[in-house]
Amino acid sequence: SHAWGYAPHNGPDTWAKNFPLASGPRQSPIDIVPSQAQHDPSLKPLKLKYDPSTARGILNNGHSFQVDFDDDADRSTLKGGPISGTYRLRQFHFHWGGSDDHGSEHTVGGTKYACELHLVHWNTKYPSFAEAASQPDGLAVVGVFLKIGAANPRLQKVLDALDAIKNKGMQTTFSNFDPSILLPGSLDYWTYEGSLTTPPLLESVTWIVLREPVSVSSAQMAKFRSLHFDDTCPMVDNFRPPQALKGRKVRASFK
Ligand SMILES: CCN[C@H]1CN(CCOCC)S(=O)(=O)c2sc(S(N)(=O)=O)cc21
Ligand SMILES: [Zn+2]
Repeated sequence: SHAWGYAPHNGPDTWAKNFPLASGPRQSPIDIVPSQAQHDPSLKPLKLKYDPSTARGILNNGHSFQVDFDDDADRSTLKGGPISGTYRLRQFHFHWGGSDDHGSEHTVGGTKYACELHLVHWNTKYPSFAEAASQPDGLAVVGVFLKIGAANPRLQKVLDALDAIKNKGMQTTFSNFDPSILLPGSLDYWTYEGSLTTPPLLESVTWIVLREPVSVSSAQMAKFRSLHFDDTCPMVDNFRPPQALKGRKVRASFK
């Protein structure tokens, strides 16, 4: 079967054909409606502890680009928040639009951001990432919105690496990077039970979406759009639109 993508012939509206989970009960992303989110005082603060020396490489996977981390030990971890136990950082990646007025996967009261960062972690109660990815509490993804404004110097090292991974399958080394520098000042978050936002759309993700966006400039967004899905097609609009809530509750860590 032809590979999935984001074009009219293989994009989000066609995914259910090969990935029936697309119509499942806990799909992501969603539109987060702040007034509908209930403050849960039992939610703990997020504890993110990242060792910059675990950064390994940066890869154009034909859908986005990702920075991969060494997850053979508990050196870059996520704890606290809505999760119990220890989750290890596996990779981070982004989703973005063809213009500055859209591109994020989650939306907030219908508001779209230009870009969204996903930091992917897996539950160490399972023997491997692949095993965790198939479990309802296997993954925890921290989502950060990027809002058009001043240039964000903390993105620069990532953006400067993109020239070396223009096309699908290209990768290069990427070392000594602490992704917590990409986070906003506040770690206030919304959380809900969802899924991967790309095939295989596994319903194994505890989503932790930060309320405060970080900035990105139009010029920096143009850098993201300089990548290619394959040898010709510009990598833009690599986002899945919001999916039905189907009765799920979104909780807020803040009042
Ligand atoms: C392009 C493929 N994207 C996938 C790849 N992985 C899943 C691989 O599962 C097979 C065992 S992943 O766990 O790294 C992951 S996280 C997200 S998202 N956008 O929901 O944060 C998508 C994906
Ligand atoms: Zn993602």
